Amino acid sequence: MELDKMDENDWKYHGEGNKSLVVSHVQVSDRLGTKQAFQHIRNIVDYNKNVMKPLLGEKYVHSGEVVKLPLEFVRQLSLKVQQERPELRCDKVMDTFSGCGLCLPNLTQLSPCHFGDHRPPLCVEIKPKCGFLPFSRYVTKECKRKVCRFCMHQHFKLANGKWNRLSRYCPLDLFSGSKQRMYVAIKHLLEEPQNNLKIFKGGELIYSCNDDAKQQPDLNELVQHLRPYFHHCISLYNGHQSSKAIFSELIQLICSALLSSGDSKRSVEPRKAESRQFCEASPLHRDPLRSGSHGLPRDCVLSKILQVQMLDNLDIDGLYPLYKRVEQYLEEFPKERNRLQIDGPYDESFLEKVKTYPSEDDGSIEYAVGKVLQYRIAMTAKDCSVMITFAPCGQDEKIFALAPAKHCFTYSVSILDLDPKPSDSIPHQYKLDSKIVNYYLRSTNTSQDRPSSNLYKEHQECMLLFHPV
Ligand SMILES: O=P(O)(O)O[C@@H]1[C@@H](OP(=O)(O)O)[C@H](OP(=O)(O)O)[C@H](O)[C@H](OP(=O)(O)O)[C@H]1OP(=O)(O)O
Ligand SMILES: Nc1ncnc2c1ncn2[C@@H]1O[C@H](COP(=O)(O)OP(=O)(O)OP(=O)(O)O)[C@@H](O)[C@H]1O
Repeated sequence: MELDKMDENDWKYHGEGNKSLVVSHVQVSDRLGTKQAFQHIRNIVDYNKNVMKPLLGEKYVHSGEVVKLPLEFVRQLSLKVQQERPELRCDKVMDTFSGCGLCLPNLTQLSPCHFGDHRPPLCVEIKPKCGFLPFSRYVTKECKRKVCRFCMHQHFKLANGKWNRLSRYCPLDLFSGSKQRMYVAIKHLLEEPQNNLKIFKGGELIYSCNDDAKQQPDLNELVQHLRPYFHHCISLYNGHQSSKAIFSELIQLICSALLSSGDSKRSVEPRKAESRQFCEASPLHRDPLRSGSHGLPRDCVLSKILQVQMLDNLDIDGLYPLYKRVEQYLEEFPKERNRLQIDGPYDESFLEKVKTYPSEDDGSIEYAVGKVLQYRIAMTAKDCSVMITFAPCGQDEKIFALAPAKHCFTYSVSILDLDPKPSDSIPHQYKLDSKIVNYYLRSTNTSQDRPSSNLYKEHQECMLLFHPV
């Protein structure tokens, strides 16, 4: 031990008696922890590369790589960033002893070859959540077939103080493929971003839910940031009207990116997607717009995410008994855990297992494991985020461009937060699901659904602004 390099942060309180106070060296005692942390990140990378990338598409997923980091660097960094962390996350402490991290491209930026304009790229991050109503025959609570998980969960989150206002966003509108419904869904995300929307400019966060959740984020401030990107709205309209037009342009850009095939190649024929569904709690439910459900273009990012989410075809109600079957089997045969790859490794054979389990429940462990693995993959897709980064470009770059209006933008679409969900989170999911449903039933008995909005009228104005993608 080199005395001049001793650092009090490498030591922690261990215990004390009458005469001695004992401290222990953290690195030594946590050596196993370091190895586990490294394996944990390795698992994330493998899962991204070998499971989520083949399912969601090469172009959307960046698997990243594990990097070793000097402990002193991590320690200094944790002190530096502490003040900027939102209060609601500060109960989590950064692990400064693992000595490793996950290195990813900064998705709020565009690659340098796209820099043809002085204006920094804008990036919109959306966490869309689950975009379909369960269709499993094991679902017993009728309301689960009518009201989506996100909308029901809102009531529970409000009651628990996670948020102070209900979000009017409904994932089923976003995943509908109808530009009108998507427009309204994104508008609702802007009004109440919670943890479902963030906007960055030049890599800096400029719009998200406030740390003080009681305060609504400032849309006027956002519009000031956006003005330089949508000049013609300012010349065509005045004051309030120009702000509305700017938001409308932004929303259309987001819609175009979400419906595009993610790169310059145009997507194939729009198909009628599986999710021609409506949520009864969506503010659009009673509007004439309800009839619009066009399905998602096959290769667009939302279609990819929805297909993976729908691997959950039993719902937690049908999955839980299979999870119990697996648990019981592993109690009897603990060594089977590795062969069945319950919690990895996430190599090619993992995805193979997911694809080749028996199609009918023959009572086998293979069937139960296959469904549990599918469910876990679906959970990842229900909790991932989409990042759309765009920057103005010249007409000559148009081939890569989103051009919903009179502007030309280069863009890229990525999916992030694709961490594997552990199988032991399934009992928690099961309990949470029942709490959410029961709370929703109780709370809406007294307060009924959210008030119907005047959106259709307002939306007819926006509809005039749509252009082909
Ligand atoms: O269960 P949900 O739907 O509440 O999702 C959790 C998210 O809450 P949300 O509803 O999006 O506000 C939750 O989001 P926050 O951290 O609360 O922003 C996490 O993403 C959580 O994932 P993990 O357990 O940290 O891997 C998510 O948990 P998982 O269910 O994906 O494990
Ligand atoms: N590659 C990236 N480029 C730019 N920003 C990123 C990138 N990865 C993550 N972020 C930002 O960091 C935030 C947190 O990352 P991430 O969602 O992966 O964390 P998490 O702890 O897994 O979140 P969750 O609680 O949703 O599970 C993201 O919402 C995004 O704003």
